[in-house]
Amino acid sequence: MCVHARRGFLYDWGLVTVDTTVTVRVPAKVNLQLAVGPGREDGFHDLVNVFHAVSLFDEVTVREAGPRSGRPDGSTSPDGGTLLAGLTADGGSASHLSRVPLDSSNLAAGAAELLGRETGRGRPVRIHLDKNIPVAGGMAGGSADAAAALVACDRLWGTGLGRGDLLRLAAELGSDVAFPLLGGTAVGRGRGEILEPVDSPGRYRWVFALSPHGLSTGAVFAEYDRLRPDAPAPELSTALRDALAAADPAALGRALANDLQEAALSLLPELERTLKTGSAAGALGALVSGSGPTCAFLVGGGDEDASAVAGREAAVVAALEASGLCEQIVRADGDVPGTVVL
Ligand SMILES: C[C@](O)(CO)[C@H](O)COP(=O)(O)OP(=O)(O)OC[C@H]1O[C@@H](n2ccc(N)nc2=O)[C@H](O)[C@@H]1O
Ligand SMILES: Nc1ncnc2c1ncn2[C@@H]1O[C@H](COP(=O)(O)OP(=O)(O)OP(=O)(O)O)[C@@H](O)[C@H]1O
Repeated sequence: MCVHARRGFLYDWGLVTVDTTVTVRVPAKVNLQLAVGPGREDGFHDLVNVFHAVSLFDEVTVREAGPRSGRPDGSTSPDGGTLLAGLTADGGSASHLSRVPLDSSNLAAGAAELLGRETGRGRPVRIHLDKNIPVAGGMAGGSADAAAALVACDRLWGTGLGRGDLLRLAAELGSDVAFPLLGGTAVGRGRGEILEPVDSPGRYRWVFALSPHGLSTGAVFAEYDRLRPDAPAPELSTALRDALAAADPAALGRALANDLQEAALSLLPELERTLKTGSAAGALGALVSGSGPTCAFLVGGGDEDASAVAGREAAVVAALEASGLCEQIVRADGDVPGTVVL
């Protein structure tokens, strides 16, 4: 977690110095293993979800927007109104940005509302998103922004919640929201929110192929149910766990697995060509990230020679560029830490 706090005087009646602007940097994720069990009664699926945080970051800035009318201290009642005074976004491509909602349906706004409601100490805020994580790309961009907004508002409002409370609120907001608070590499169970760090001493190099299209997470899970009506209970892959513990990139490449991949390919068949292109160019492993459509290629890591990794990376990037299938190609390292206040 990286949080950036600027200090200043709080409005004209106060002499107390407080943070009036806080920026939090938050990473994207790729799923090294996504094992999906049968559908549950609540509409979710039990998962074994190995999250891996990568160096592709959004930055979320929250600013005090002034006191709420009628409450001199600017605080909000637990059931009271919206705290969102404005939301802006920039960064990334225009087509990605156009899919980011700028109203209270934004997950970052939802996080601010939830924290304000839970603590009774919320104040109106303006939120700015600097987006580099692909939107609706299976890299948990909206969830990352929600996690960052929780941390930023906690700092801005001085609510001082501990990690346990933040993780609990994150899990209420979505299945992927808790992980960016931790970062690193962790296995998520339940619907993905019950987290346990995984022993992973290695550092890996990744290439991501971004699609011009988005995929709805719910639609991909529904397609999974259609294709796999008898899904077994999910289990952690021992091959993956051993590869991570040994920091063995070739073994990790072979162990990458995503049960949602077949469903994502069924909804967006061109992804198969993207995966084959990167694999044929020498990637150690290739898979759809989460619910897609971003495709992830492992190009090296561990104690491999840096020039060998760079050569593989260049070959994969060149092949993907030549294919004309991708909107954008980005390179990143993993794992990296979770949210940081800048
Ligand atoms: C595919 C992953 O990105 C892998 O990390 C996550 O499981 C999805 O996490 P998310 O985007 O935070 O998803 P949520 O906002 O919690 O749920 C969106 C929708 O995805 C489906 N969903 C999500 C998580 C889960 N364990 N089972 C599900 O069936 C449900 O239809 C749900 O209505
Ligand atoms: N802060 C946000 N950033 C991006 N999208 C958001 C945000 N808040 C709400 N959304 C909505 O959520 C949808 C999914 O966006 P998101 O980028 O989180 O998808 P994703 O990366 O596929 O998610 P996941 O990997 O967690 O399934 C978007 O299409 C958009 O309408």
